[in-house]
Amino acid sequence: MSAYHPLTEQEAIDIARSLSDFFPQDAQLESREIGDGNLNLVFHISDPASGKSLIMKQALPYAKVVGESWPLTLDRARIESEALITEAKLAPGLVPQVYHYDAGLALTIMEDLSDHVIMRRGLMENGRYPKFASDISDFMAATLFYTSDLGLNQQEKKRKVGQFINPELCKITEDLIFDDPYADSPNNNFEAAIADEARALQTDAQLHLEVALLRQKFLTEAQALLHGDLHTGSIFITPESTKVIDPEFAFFGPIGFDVGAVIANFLLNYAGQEHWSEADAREDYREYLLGSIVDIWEQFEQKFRKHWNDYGVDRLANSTPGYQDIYMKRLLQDTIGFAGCKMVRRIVGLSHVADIDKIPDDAKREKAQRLALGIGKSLIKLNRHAESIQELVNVVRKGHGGQ
Ligand SMILES: Nc1ncnc2c1ncn2[C@@H]1O[C@H](COP(=O)(O)OP(=O)(O)O)[C@@H](O)[C@H]1O
Ligand SMILES: CSC[C@H]1O[C@H](OP(=O)(O)O)[C@H](O)[C@@H]1O
Repeated sequence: MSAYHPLTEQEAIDIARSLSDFFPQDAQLESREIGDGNLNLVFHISDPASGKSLIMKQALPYAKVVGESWPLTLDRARIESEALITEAKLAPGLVPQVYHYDAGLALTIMEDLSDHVIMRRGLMENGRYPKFASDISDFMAATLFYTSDLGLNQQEKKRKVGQFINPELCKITEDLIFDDPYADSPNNNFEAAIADEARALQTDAQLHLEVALLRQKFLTEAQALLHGDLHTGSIFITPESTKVIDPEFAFFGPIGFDVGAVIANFLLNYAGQEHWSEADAREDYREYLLGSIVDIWEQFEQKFRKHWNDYGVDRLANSTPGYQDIYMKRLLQDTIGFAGCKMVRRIVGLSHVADIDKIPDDAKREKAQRLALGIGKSLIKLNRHAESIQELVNVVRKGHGGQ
């Protein structure tokens, strides 16, 4: 096992050469560090002559976005590679193939997906992805059902809970999503123009109660193996293909946290559509985003129920009339609540999204931020009362004057 140190581009080439048979012996390899995320190094290694390439992702011992003052476990690289391998078995074709994992270097070597685009970028360019709702619902229904007590032997599940204990990464979520945005925290990051909204978040008692209840679920409900950070920056996409990357936040948590993450990031893009000058184009794309959200939820629910009906392992859960309907309604409610939390954190918390931050016009950016916050807060307040996904759609439409 190699001793840990952050790799240089040249060292990444040397490691790539040592992988038996991947590149031709005499290949003239090129190496580029392309990491644009908050946490890790990512090297793209290619052989222009053969057209072959791979990705090396290496954890740093701190959070890159903040610096060495925020130490972070290297074990997240193990969690990520083991989660990718688990997901590949349950949802074949929907994650990059892992070629090799080096525990000493906290390094995962995997399939290069550069022929795809990061979905956040795709949505910012108003791309449409006809297979996405089907693919992401396949991914979520399979990975979440077959790692839950409904679809996995319960002794085996408890062993897997141990495998995916991920306290430091969970702590980031507990603080950045469920705590900081509702307090006067030094981690927060918002524009002066919306300081009134940020302050209001700190004193909204109804909101605090709902967030505390959602946080409690995140802390205690080991329902299934989550991806844990399923935003549109963790999804590579083309019109024909979907690949989910970056599960370093994986742990056993509440299912709605993953489904809510996807929906929240569609809604953040929805709010970010403010930058479009032509109202017709903007509203047309917003309808596409809302329609996709409904498709994602409905297909997820239908597929999750089918896995359950066909392969459920829990006698009581399988045979008790009414149990499945109550379970699915709670999943919907959790999804809506977590989606709201994930929207709020991206406007006032430490880490933002380009869909909104990159809007160049100050007034339009402020409008988008206020819209996202308004929708986020309404979803959090709706969560325990929701009966159908249509109520989420109604909240969103109402959020910008029912246009
Ligand atoms: N398998 C891959 N194929 C191609 N590019 C990748 C791959 N994995 C990551 N990347 C690139 O590296 C960037 C950061 O990767 P990510 O896993 O999101 O890192 P972080 O955990 O630091 O957020 C992605 O936005 C993408 O551009
Ligand atoms: C200090 S980490 C902030 C933020 O970054 C992670 O996202 P990513 O690794 O995809 O860039 C995660 O969402 C964390 O909450």
